[in-house]
Amino acid sequence: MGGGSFGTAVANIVAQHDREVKLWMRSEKQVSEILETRINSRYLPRYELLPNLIPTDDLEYACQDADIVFVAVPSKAFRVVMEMAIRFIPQKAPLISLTKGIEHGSFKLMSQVLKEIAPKNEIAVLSGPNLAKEIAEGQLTATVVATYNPTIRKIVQKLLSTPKFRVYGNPDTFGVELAGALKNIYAIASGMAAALGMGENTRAMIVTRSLAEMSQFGQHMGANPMTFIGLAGVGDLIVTCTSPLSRNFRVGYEVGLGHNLKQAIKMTGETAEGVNTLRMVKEKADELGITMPIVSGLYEVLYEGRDAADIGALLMVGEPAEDVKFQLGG
Ligand SMILES: NC(=O)C1=CN([C@@H]2O[C@H](COP(=O)(O)OP(=O)(O)OC[C@H]3O[C@@H](n4cnc5c(N)ncnc54)[C@H](O)[C@@H]3O)[C@@H](O)[C@H]2O)C=CC1
Ligand SMILES: O=C(CO)COP(=O)(O)O
Repeated sequence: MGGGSFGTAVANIVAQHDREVKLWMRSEKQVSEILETRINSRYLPRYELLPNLIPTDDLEYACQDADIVFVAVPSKAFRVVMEMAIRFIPQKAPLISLTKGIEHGSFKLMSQVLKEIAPKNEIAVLSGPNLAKEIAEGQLTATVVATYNPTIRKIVQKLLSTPKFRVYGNPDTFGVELAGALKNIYAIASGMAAALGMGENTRAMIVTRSLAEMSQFGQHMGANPMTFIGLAGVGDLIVTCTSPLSRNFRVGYEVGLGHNLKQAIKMTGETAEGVNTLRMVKEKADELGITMPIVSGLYEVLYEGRDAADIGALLMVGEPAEDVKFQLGG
């Protein structure tokens, strides 16, 4: 479900196992283009899609015989699309969310949205350092499938594993999914730091303090802090905080160059989940009294007109603090 870059990349990985894969997308034009050229030119212009990958804009046709459903619709449209789709999806089909965002208003992660919409289906998430454009280039890539259910973990591992794509398992669904959503915020901050010409010391400080901040928030919310040192945490943080292929990084970069947020989003032209996630996490942290200096500083820059150049300096103030504060088993 979802014909953007990640939905297309994952559909083509499954297709490598000689399964019939249907890729649902809303644009009829894009469906015709793929049928004709085997290319999704808007999102992955050099990635040839296998013949057993069938694009369609017909929800019923896409869902009715599904053995498993992967959902890569951006978080802002996720619930609406899945509410329409669910009547066609068999109850036996596990639903796997690939979406790294938080629902506005409810602070629900996408697997929690799925649980409400489809209480009888098994649900899992997939998250990790997975830039779709690098997957399309054939770069070696690893990801994490997370669900408490080991059978579903194995099914997804088998279905997605290829010589170029390795799938690890984790029972901490909430931690893996929350890490994937949170890292987008810090990718924006890192993009900004890059545009401002900040040195490697500064950028390493931002990434490392980001990891501390997101893992402490995660632990507070009920995630296993160890999850944050895995691929879905530190792995995804590294890739999105350093690669210009990350849309969140690029939004931050454009803001760092002096564009306002609206212009930066327009220039990026694709989904950058971190922009909305930042607002929701800031609200939640304030509500719960959790100190998150990078979230607060970035919020001031993106939404309150503070100068982007202050983003590094904001980390240099405050009481002397401890470096590592993981509280295992606590
Ligand atoms: N692109 C990447 O490298 C990765 C993306 N993700 C996550 O996957 C999710 C989807 O992202 P991308 O595929 O990158 O997005 P994208 O920006 O490449 O494309 C978005 C897709 O969603 C569709 N869409 C938007 N609103 C819709 C609606 N109301 N109904 C139906 N379709 C709608 C668009 O038509 C487009 O096909 C995001 O949550 C993102 O964080 C996760 C890992 C990697
Ligand atoms: O999540 C991603 C890579 O793991 C993609 O990041 P962006 O959404 O910032 O492009």
